Amino acid sequence: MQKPALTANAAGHLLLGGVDTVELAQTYGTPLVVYDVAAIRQQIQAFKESLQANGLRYQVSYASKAFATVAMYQLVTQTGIHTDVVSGGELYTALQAGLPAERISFHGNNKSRAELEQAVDAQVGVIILDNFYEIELLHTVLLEKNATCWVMLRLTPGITPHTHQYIQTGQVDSKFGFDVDSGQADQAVQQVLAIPQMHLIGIHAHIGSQIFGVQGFELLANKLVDIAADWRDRFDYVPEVLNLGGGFGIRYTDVDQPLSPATFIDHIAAAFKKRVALRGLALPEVWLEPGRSIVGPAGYNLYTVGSRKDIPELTSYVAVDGGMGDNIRPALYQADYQAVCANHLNAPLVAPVHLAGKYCESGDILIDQAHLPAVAPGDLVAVLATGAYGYSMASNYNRNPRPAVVFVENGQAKCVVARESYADLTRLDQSYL
Ligand SMILES: Cc1ncc(COP(=O)(O)O)c(C=O)c1O
Ligand SMILES: N[C@@H](CCCC[NH3+])C(=O)O
Repeated sequence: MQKPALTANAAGHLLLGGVDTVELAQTYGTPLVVYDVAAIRQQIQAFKESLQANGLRYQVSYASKAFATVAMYQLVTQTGIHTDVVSGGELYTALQAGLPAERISFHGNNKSRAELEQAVDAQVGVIILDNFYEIELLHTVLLEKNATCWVMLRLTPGITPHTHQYIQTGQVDSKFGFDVDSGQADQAVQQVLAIPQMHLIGIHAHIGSQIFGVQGFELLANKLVDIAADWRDRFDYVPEVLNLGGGFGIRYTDVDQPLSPATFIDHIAAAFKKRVALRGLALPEVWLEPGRSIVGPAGYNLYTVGSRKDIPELTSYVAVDGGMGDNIRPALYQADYQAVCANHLNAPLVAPVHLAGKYCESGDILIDQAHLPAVAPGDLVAVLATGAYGYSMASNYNRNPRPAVVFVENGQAKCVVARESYADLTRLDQSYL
């Protein structure tokens, strides 16, 4: 296992955004979620620049399910990109943060009537229609409100990327979107084109998450262009926007060799240009929806080491003060992570240990083989690349409060989500007596 390239100060403490992580732990407590804001800005910039360099008209829409808080939506607002939301709660948070509604796309395979009303009232940029029930429901809402809106159709393109089964979404057997091969997508486009209250801006597909190859995206680009050409010929309709979703893989451990946004985008752009020329179409506007690749690498979970259990000649468990409540991914997807000792960053590594959480589950193991120095109670461990689907999937299991979240940048730290208190845990409970 290689040591990741991280920076330490003279005391050997891990620095994030120029801030000493030991001081962060002292000030805000642990477990603590820390985001290096410059790293988020850099990734957003990399997506924008590569799309621009390829001469594409484009939109980058941050898939906010990866990490959705007021501060993150404010950062998105600053950078000028769009965002996706997948629930009334994410939409509410984005609007609270001041994100202009026209920069919001509303996704979801079972949006409720109330959520659709909320989206129409807020005048979100686009609602991505996922199924026939939703077409009907949105139509009813628009008629009642005497309103119109922009929509896209989410298609299931029949492309299966190499990733964990739970995070594949583009295969035919999926709960998301209108199936292309069986003709559902054709039926959907005809229905929507016949509804004057809906303006169909384009088509969308998302093949899955944590993808390392370009091939799935090239296939998808070809497929969407083919559908566009087919619909032009059969329905006299040409989508202005082709939205390829997100799914760009990141590095959790040495095993992962992610491609840069530039490499993904160069291949996607080349595929688009070749195919539109072949099918006699104008180059469409291209939208991408990266989530994990924007926030994942920028996030770090800090924990304090507590108990240790050594089983002679077998193995050792080192337990920290968080676990599956702040990072469910190892238990849910068998996801691997890498950790460092944040208060002795450069100390020599010893035999790997199981880095265990504090939750009442045998499966609450954050890292199966954690390569750390000899750690003792009170030491600080940083798990790397926790920024996507960590805090956003956090729970109060075992009635543990969710951690605080801190943004660090240019040597400054700012708490952007307060640590939950015990009082927060019982705030919604009602007495039965
Ligand atoms: C429609 C859609 N767009 C974008 C994303 C973001 O994916 P990722 O975080 O892998 O970039 C997802 C989640 O997989 C999704 O379902
Ligand atoms: N939650 C998943 C990704 C979900 C993608 C949602 N479409 C993960 O942690 O990898």
